[in-house]
Amino acid sequence: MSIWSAPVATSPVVATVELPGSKSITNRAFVLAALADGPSTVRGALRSRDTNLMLNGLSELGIGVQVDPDDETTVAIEPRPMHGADVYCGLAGTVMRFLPPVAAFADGVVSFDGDGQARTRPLATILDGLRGLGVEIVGDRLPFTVTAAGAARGGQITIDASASSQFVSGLLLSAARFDDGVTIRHVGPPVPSMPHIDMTLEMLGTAGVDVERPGPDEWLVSPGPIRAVDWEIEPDLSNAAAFLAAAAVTHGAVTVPRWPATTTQPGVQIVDILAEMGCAIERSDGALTVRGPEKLTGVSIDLREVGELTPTVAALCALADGESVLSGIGHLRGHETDRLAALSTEINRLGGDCTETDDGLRISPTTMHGAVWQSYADHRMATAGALIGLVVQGVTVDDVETTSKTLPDFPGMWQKMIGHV
Ligand SMILES: O=C(O)C1=C[C@@H](OP(=O)(O)O)[C@@H](O)[C@H](O)C1
Ligand SMILES: C=C(OP(=O)(O)O)C(=O)O
Repeated sequence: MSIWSAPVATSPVVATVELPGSKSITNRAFVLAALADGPSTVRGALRSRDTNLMLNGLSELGIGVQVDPDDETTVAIEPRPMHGADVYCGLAGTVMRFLPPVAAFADGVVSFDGDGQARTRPLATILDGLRGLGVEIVGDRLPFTVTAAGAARGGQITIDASASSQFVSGLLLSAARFDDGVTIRHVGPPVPSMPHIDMTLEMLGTAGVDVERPGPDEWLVSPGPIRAVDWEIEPDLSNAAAFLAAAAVTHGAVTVPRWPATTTQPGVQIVDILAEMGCAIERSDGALTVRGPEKLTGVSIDLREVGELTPTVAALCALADGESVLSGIGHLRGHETDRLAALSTEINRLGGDCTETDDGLRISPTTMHGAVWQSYADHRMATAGALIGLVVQGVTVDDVETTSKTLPDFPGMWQKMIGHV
């Protein structure tokens, strides 16, 4: 682990930044390809820790995984009978929640484990859900085992998915393979990150799996094949957020090429948030450009649908004029780290004024100063520290390497963006 001196922008950041593929779309495509009725190719895949862990997990289970030797973002996946395996989840929510239902179709014992911090992330909801579908599971969080014999019964379950939308997405991705299909009913406080469930539904539709919605919190999948698809992955818009925010805080202009015309990625909401904070937005030739104002304004927003953006948005708010209130994000206490505690501790360490509320953060403007910004093994905490460090002298980011969870070379991309290469 190293200490990284966040580069300071000595002039407005003006740059074009190419983003690698979406983590969420890539890992869904890998899972659907592994369960499909024939071989698939995934192009433009994100190759980072979370997506490599997914490929390793599938390969350990027996799935054929072939990376194009000339282009590591092109991955061929061939479904094969699955067997017992050790699956390492790292700190990836998508791996620890999308692969246990896949393991229900292996023949043998599948053992799951992950990083120390991963052992505290919520999992019992999906493991109990799988038990209700006839799958044998020992454990309620990492480490745990799934014991299966190549097939699983399925049926109807009621779960409380208020801690993570990934419980619903994980069950839905494999649902069509269960003998009786799967019906999921959510009962409890609202499910966060609903657009991520819409992403799952859209990708299932592309793979020929229809999901009925008898009610807003109910999903019904009949048994049937998952079709092989050649997937093209969009750039990751949640990762784009930190780079676009660099324009916002430096009165600069950052362009992201290949910005999708329509998307299921909730990260797209960064565009409206930046506009509300005073940025100008332009689209041309398939690219999106954000121009920062003289001074950002504070905002009051409910981020329940797009909690992923919170670290970036909180860093923007710490640098804005006026108070900001971020709400609807109590579930971030179970993300890579307790993000509400981590953000308030680190913003305050730099002289900011951030307090935790029941379901979010309240941030008031102050003059901030340099200090060591801790990352807590959280990729988005590290990029938030870099963002503040662009305009506050003397910020160093501890463990910037943790950004490799979803970006293969964040420090290099960041330096290049501000012209320090
Ligand atoms: O399904 C997905 O790809 C994701 C869903 C969301 O999880 P939560 O619903 O747990 O917030 C999001 O925060 C995460 O980064 C990715
Ligand atoms: C919450 C996140 O990740 P995960 O997929 O590990 O839940 C995230 O990337 O912000």
